Amino acid sequence: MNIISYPERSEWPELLTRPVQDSSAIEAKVLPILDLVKTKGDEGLRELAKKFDGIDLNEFAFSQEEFDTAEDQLDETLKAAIRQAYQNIHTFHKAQLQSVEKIETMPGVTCWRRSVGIEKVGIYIPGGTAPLFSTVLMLGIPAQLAGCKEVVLCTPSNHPAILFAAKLVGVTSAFRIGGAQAIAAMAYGTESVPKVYKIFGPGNQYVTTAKMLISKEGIAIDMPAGPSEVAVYADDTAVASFVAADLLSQAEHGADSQVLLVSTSEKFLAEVNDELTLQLEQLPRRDLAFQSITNSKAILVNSAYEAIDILNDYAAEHLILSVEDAELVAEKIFNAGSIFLGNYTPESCGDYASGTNHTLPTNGYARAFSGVSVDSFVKKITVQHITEIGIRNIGPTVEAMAEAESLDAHKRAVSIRLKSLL
Ligand SMILES: NC(=O)c1ccc[n+]([C@@H]2O[C@H](COP(=O)([O-])OP(=O)(O)OC[C@H]3O[C@@H](n4cnc5c(N)ncnc54)[C@H](O)[C@@H]3O)[C@@H](O)[C@H]2O)c1
Ligand SMILES: N[C@H](CO)Cc1c[nH]c[nH+]1
Ligand SMILES: [Zn+2]
Repeated sequence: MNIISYPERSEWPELLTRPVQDSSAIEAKVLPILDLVKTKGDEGLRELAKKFDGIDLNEFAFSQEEFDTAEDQLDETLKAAIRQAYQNIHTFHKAQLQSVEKIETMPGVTCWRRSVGIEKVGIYIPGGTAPLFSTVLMLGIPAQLAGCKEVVLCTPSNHPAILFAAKLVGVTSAFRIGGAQAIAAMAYGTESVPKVYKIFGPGNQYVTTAKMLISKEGIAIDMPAGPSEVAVYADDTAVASFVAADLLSQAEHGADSQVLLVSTSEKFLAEVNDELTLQLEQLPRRDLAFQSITNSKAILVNSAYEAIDILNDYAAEHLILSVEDAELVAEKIFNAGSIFLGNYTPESCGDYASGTNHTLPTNGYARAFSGVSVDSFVKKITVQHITEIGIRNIGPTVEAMAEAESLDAHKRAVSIRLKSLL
């Protein structure tokens, strides 16, 4: 990693940018894909599966037989691990369900809010470079808890663990479709794939761009979740080999992933660099991880204040605080997708099984977006009931405001009722 010593504040913006992607070039590739699926439906999907995934498909839906055999194809240890992860993620997300409370804002005027699961949702499960079956749990469990009636899954991978997890979370249909074409299929609907109202899930640049484009056509999306990233803030209490392992855990997602290390200790940064070289050698995905580590930076800072400032500026998807009093430091962080405290909280645990969601805002979007939660799968519908006493109480307020806005019909809707009560 390139170690940068005590950068001036004016240098931060350039230092903290993610690898820049030419978004117009990617859009130019994605737009024809969206168009092909929109105009040719399943036939378009077949062409694209051949072109980008090298497969000839007649049917896109995974069959009942594929679901049934998936369970037999997995070993017991992995099935037990997936079930354990399911339990933890379910427990954490269940606590997010909100109870309905009626609020009387003034006598006779009662307002409340109902949470209603979005009827039809689509979940994209990445599978180009790795079959991310953990993402099935991360999206399927909150959808299940929210009470979504139709959960459509698309993935380019036919890994049995994806189907096993899909069955656990109760998806209603699952298709072997990847990339931008999967997003288009769920957005527009095809002969095989149902159209949904909101699309969730991370993916590569084509998937993310497709989500951004279809969101302009009235289909909701969770957030732009692009290449995974992690920032680590470490002091002398951190363990260099642990920190190197954490950095590599996100670097191995893809060459476009970026990791960031911030420390007040020059010695520690050098130790991590040595560890990175050692550990990289042992990774099967060392080429991807190497490229992403080469794009990444280690920043030597003067103080904890400077470190916290930099981290808030960067707004990492994942932030590991391997420092003394990590919980206190965490309170000073206001831009991050998910925070991991201390030496024994590797980010991998959040990726798979501790309970929190791993679908998180990347590329600085953590400044304004949250990660996926049960809330992402529900709409909040407000309800109100005003009694005769209530309309007497609130009526004059509304009449005065409507008159001042010159909206006479609004005023009359109240006045007509008040008169009826005279
Ligand atoms: N932010 C998060 O929460 C989060 C979580 C998990 C994974 N991720 C990220 O998801 C990404 C997964 O990417 P992936 O590539 O492994 O899988 P993917 O499933 O996102 O994409 C694979 C698909 O891309 C399409 N494709 C490939 N080359 C193409 C081309 N030249 N033109 C058009 N389409 C093409 C193919 O149809 C293929 O099926 C990684 O970048 C990873 O970091 C992010
Ligand atoms: N780190 C990814 C989210 O940014 C999620 C993931 C899935 N599997 C492993 N990791
Ligand atoms: Zn990961």
